[in-house]
Amino acid sequence: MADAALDTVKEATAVDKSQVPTVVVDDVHIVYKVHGAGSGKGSATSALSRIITRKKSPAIREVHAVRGISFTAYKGEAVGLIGSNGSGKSTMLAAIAGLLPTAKGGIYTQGQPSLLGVNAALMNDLTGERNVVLGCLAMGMSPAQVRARYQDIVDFSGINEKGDFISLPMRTYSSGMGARLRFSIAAAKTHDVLLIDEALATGDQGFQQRSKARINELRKEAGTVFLVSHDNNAIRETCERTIWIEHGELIMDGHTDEVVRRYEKGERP
Ligand SMILES: Nc1ncnc2c1ncn2[C@@H]1O[C@H](COP(=O)(O)OP(=O)(O)OP(=O)(O)O)[C@@H](O)[C@H]1O
Repeated sequence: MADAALDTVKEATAVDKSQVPTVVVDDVHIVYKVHGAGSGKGSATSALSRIITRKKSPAIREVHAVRGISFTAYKGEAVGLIGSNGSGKSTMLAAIAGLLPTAKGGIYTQGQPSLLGVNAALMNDLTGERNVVLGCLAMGMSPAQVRARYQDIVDFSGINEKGDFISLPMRTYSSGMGARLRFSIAAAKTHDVLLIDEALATGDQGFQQRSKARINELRKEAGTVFLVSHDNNAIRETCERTIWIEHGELIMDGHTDEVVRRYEKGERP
């Protein structure tokens, strides 16, 4: 082979050593099993006959939410996930967080990814204050670190802007206030991989600005951030790379401007 051609091949196959992979998603399939969704008869004899014949219960329906998605994310990247309702974005995030098993394929991550979404586990009956402390301890902070960060977290959340709400149980918070507190707790720590599900959509203008700035800081601290959102401007401002998913399949993975432009026009590659 001529030297020039050899060089071209080397260039094309060279691995950029400055890029450290943090999340590798390899041909992942995720299937939800929905119990009680079929039209099978629920009588004892039909159940017994199913056990004996080892037939699958007709009452279980399967939803194939993610169908063979593959991509690699690197340190320092902020990756947007876009797609229409029910396309599989939240499912993909939950799987990266290790909360859902894959039916096929594998997900490999560096460190423990943290999912920061509407379902993040805070205790509704406890006060905001207790939730801040417990949330921080659960993320591995020491009591001294929690004490040091506590006021910053409360100030960042803006929960106390309109009165002393932090000492009230979380069940008295509006959904936006709850989401802000969750984001503030999770964002207090540097994460290897931070997964954000629509967090920026809630909260007012001021909070959205603060959270965008914090996401950028987290990226600089060398973590990887994934953001699921229907707010294309938030994706544009926060992520340089975007993955477009439809019907559980990857439609496009590339530079945010190009992917969002095509998504908005419904122009599949
Ligand atoms: N717990 C569940 N049990 C069964 N099916 C589910 C469950 N959660 C999601 N699904 C299904 O999986 C598919 C993908 O849902 P998912 O929530 O991941 O979509 P999404 O892209 O995040 O949607 P949205 O933009 O509306 O939040 C949908 O068909 C949905 O009905």
